[in-house]
Amino acid sequence: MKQKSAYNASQQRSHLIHAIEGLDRYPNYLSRWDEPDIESLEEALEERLEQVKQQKLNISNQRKHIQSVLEEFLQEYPEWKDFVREPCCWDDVRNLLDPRAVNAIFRSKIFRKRNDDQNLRSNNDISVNDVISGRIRIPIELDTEYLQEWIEYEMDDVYSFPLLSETFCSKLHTFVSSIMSFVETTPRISNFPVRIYKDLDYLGLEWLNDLIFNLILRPISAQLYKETELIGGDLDWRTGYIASYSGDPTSSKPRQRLVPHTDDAEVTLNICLGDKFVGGNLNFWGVRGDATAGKFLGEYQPEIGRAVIHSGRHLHEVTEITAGDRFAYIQWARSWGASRKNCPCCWLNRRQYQNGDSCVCGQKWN
Ligand SMILES: O=C(O)CCC(=O)C(=O)O
Ligand SMILES: [Fe+2]
Repeated sequence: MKQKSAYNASQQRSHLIHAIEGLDRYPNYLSRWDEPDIESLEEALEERLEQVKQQKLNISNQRKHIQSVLEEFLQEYPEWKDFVREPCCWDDVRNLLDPRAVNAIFRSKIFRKRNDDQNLRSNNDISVNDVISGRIRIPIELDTEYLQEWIEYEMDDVYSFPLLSETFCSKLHTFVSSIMSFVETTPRISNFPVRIYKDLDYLGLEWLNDLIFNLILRPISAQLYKETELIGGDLDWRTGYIASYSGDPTSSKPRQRLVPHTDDAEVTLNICLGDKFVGGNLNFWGVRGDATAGKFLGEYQPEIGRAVIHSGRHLHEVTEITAGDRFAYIQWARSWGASRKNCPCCWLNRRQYQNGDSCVCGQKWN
């Protein structure tokens, strides 16, 4: 009798990925499989599907809840209504930026026509909403010479630049903290943990995520990370949230430090929003898959309003906050269009350049 194989798609992730790749490569792939192995695959896929459905449902409930809390919050504190309103003109955008950012962005060719002739709107003019909505399909291009004046090299693939005004930073973290306090002091609505109130898309600030993504992160990444992270492509997905820490952690500021990790992103933007804190520096430990991996490269001390940008593969940590509260605006961005030719593991670890044969999708397996 044929010996039973050790195939176990539920327990071994590599077995599951192996089969998914096989189904894509061969017609009638399962024709040579034994029935128990097919069943193991079927079960593992069903488990995964159940996981997706559960998370989809939970997330949708959470998002609806946050939306209704936000509405209540704005009713109770109408003074925040203006803050969450999408800016309708470039002057509103200038007001939330650091003047050095204004200088680099609005002197760039793409905006110059309007700057030169403030009173004349031509078809070439780009509105704030064009940028926020991503209607301008071609990415905004910022002139290299101005970016060079604006952006400072920190280490390896890490750069920093002044981006948001101090006033705006302070308003942003106060806004998010106020919603969290509102939830904490209103037992009727506090049926989800307060830490879920951090994704700006659901706190009325989707426009801010989009503005920063389309106006800042995409154009800058196109220059800094085109070959290394984007493989010649463009960023096409982002998430933006507030990370909050405290020397004296609470449920709304639960962390005192953040252990070394890489991000689920090709490129990460991190803007320090304050408040006053001691410690909380960013340490960088090299880029996974590159020669620098695991090496301590340096420490970066956050400054209010200043953005730091790095590849998601760059191992980083937030050192212990010993006093005060620390808030950061984080945006993770991906380039699904460009990076997905290889399996995620090869892509992340660059194995295709060194040892392509060892991959389940590689030549040896074929
Ligand atoms: O708070 C920070 O400065 C970094 C946060 C971070 O690395 C993350 O959320 O992935
Ligand atoms: Fe991170």
